[in-house]
Amino acid sequence: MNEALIIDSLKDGFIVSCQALEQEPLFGAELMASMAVAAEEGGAVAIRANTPRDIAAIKRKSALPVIGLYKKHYPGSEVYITPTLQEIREIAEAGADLLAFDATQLPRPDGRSLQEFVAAIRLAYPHLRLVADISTYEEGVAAMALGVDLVSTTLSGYTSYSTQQEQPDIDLVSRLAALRRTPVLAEGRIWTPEECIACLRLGAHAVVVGTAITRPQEITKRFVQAIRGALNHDGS
Ligand SMILES: CC(=O)N[C@H](C=O)[C@@H](O)[C@H](O)[C@H](O)COP(=O)(O)O
Repeated sequence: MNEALIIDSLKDGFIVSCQALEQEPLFGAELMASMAVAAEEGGAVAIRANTPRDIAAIKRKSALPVIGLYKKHYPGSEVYITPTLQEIREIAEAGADLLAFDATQLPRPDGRSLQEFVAAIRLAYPHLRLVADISTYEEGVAAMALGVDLVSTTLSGYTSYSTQQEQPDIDLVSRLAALRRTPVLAEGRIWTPEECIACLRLGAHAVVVGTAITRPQEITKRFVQAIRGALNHDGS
């Protein structure tokens, strides 16, 4: 797809995050590629995927644009979503169409400021779109000022200083979208079509759902807990 049109193509769309970490039952690039094909058949407009292997496998099987990221933990740093230029390079070479990275205020493992990091990515990959994963309103505003292409609420609830709640942070989506500056992706703990609709009505450009679709162990747990709770068989 023409790179300039990618952002437009996501408008009001449903994006499926197909991720399984090493310790999860569905870990494996081919499984994630099958997930992506299933999402495509269901009408998703894009896939969000972790690791160069998964991204490359998905690109082989699906025509959808891929928001790539690479989770990696460096000693002494809390930043783990595509933390350095090394991971950026690997996901770009794997075929990611959009590059997602931690855009929080947390110190980066390579000591770069967010501004320096974004500038270095732009220089190296001017044709790729940038997705800033943020955890607060202030971080969203700061990322917009740096000229990223999309801001995603991915990390709300996952930094110590952001809003902690079980529900998706729809308020954050709403406040950032109201700025009408940079398109906003609603992401994180979205489980229902109603939540998606609420986010889109509040101005989100698109919504991203992962666990509720691609982590069957978590989906099963929800059913089991709901049933046990209702029948009062939860051991309490
Ligand atoms: C916080 C973090 O590391 N989020 C990750 C970002 O890529 C993924 O583990 C999430 O599955 C993704 O954001 C979609 O969210 P949810 O699975 O809640 O629908």
